Amino acid sequence: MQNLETKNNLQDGLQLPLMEEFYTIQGEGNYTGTAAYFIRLGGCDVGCHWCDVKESWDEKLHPLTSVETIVSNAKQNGNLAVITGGEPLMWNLDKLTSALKSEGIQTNMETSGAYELSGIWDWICLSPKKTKLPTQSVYDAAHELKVVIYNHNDFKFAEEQAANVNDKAVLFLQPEWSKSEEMLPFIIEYVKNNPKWRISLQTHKFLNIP
Ligand SMILES: C[S@@+](CC[C@H](N)C(=O)[O-])C[C@H]1O[C@@H](n2cnc3c(N)ncnc32)[C@H](O)[C@@H]1O
Ligand SMILES: Nc1nc2[nH]cc(C(=O)O)c2c(=O)[nH]1
Ligand code: SF4
Ligand SMILES: [Mg+2]
Repeated sequence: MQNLETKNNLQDGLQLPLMEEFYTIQGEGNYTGTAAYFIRLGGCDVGCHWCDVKESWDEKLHPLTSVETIVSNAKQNGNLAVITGGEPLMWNLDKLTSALKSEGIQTNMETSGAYELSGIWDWICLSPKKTKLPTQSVYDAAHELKVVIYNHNDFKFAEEQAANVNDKAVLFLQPEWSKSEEMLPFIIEYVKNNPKWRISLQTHKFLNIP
């Protein structure tokens, strides 16, 4: 069982379950091609059957790490951090993001939006999931909506989500990796017929980088 101090530190966002950190190129969405330091937090209960980081789901497997340590690592690697997971909004991200920003590091996040928003963000990429829909706080704050297309029903889901998000958000359709070959022709036609959408590919997987 967690002791009281650990529980309080988590609640206050002074420590976070850290799965991995790596300096790479943002592969997806609006910032594709941009150097970014990825901070992947453990823990997710959204349960996407096609999730490409299932090892992140069990928060207990990932050591609680102080914000101080995470930020001092980030400082040595460029000027843009992407907080991802797992589902990062399971945690209080106020301390992490304010510490990153006070070091002059841009704060971007990848989230399903399934939990209330915390943190101070330069860019929020919302990738909503049917199994646990986003909270209003994240629909309102999202800069980017990135819907994963696994099958034909997902186009309808994408339109429903676009109607919920604020109207400044940039809209992306991203093929689920294992279905890319099958679904891309339909995604291409869809975007040609509905040009408010753009295509996002997981380019890091083609580049063979993390
Ligand atoms: C692993 S998730 C972590 C952040 C957060 N839990 C979320 O889902 O947005 C990062 C991004 O990868 C996408 N993703 C995960 N598995 C994928 C797959 N098999 N194919 C395409 N995109 C995938 C998610 O939709 C999300 O946009
Ligand atoms: N290069 C690279 N770009 C990414 N964009 C979103 C990712 C994620 O897993 O959140 C990701 C990732 O894991 N690697
Ligand atoms: S919400 Fe994100 S981390 Fe969680 S299962 Fe879905 S894709 Fe994976
Ligand atoms: Mg990934």
